[in-house]
Amino acid sequence: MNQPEIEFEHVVKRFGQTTVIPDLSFTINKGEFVTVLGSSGSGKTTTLKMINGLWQPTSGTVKIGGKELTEHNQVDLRRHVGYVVQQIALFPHLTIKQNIAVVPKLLGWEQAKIDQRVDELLDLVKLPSDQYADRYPAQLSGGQQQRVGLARALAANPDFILFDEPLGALDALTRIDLQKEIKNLHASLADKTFFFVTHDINEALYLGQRVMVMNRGRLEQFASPETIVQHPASPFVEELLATEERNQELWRRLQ
Ligand SMILES: Nc1ncnc2c1ncn2[C@@H]1O[C@H](COP(=O)(O)OP(=O)(O)OP(=O)(O)O)[C@@H](O)[C@H]1O
Repeated sequence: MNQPEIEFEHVVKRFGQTTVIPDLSFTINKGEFVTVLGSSGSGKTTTLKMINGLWQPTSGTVKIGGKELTEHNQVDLRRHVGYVVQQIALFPHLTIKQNIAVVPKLLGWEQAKIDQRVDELLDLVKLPSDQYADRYPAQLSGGQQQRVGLARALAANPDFILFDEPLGALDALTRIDLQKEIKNLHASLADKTFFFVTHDINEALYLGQRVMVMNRGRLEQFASPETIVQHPASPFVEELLATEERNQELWRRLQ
């Protein structure tokens, strides 16, 4: 049965005189993998930051797990939400193991439980503990640092994970590699909700069980990748898909 995990009800967000989100409503169910696609400035990051309480809506309601965001303890909520961003800010003076252990430590876990969890997570993101646990972030490649970021986001076993362009700075091959792993990870972690913001149309269509297309703070379409490709709901979505068709045309011409 569908169980709502993240709900927006007529959410409006203004910065000063500028309305960034005019009226946004949607529901994401527990365990869903939702990708968010849209042009620059369309309000993707603003939406994401209202989910973890970094920003409050100007009006309207955000509910997490059926409870209004304002009723949650904000510090507690943030510790129970995983957050993976493009410029992953690992603590440079802490080892990989210590970086992953930050939130469990804040939550007061016993050391033995933390050690076990770190090993398990390094295994999950394919960075063998014996080789990587005691290194410092500067001794890792960008792709490896993103893997650590992913492990850190999963550390305290959060109900949902927010991704803000996590693969944007990586080369194409590393990016495809990590896309596959994130998809597998979601499939293997029962009931974890992923909310993944990206500029990349292929990434959005490959990863998302449903894709949210945003334009100027509005939802143009929120549907499965198949529906979006077969039945684009607006000229904006058509135009977005056409950019990809132009790429394919270029390839055909070059072959
Ligand atoms: N703190 C702020 N104060 C004023 N305006 C802001 C603030 N944060 C974001 N905005 C504006 O809100 C709009 C939406 O920004 P947002 O970062 O959500 O877009 P985005 O879709 O994530 O864009 P991008 O893909 O480029 O990251 C932009 O026009 C931006 O300039």
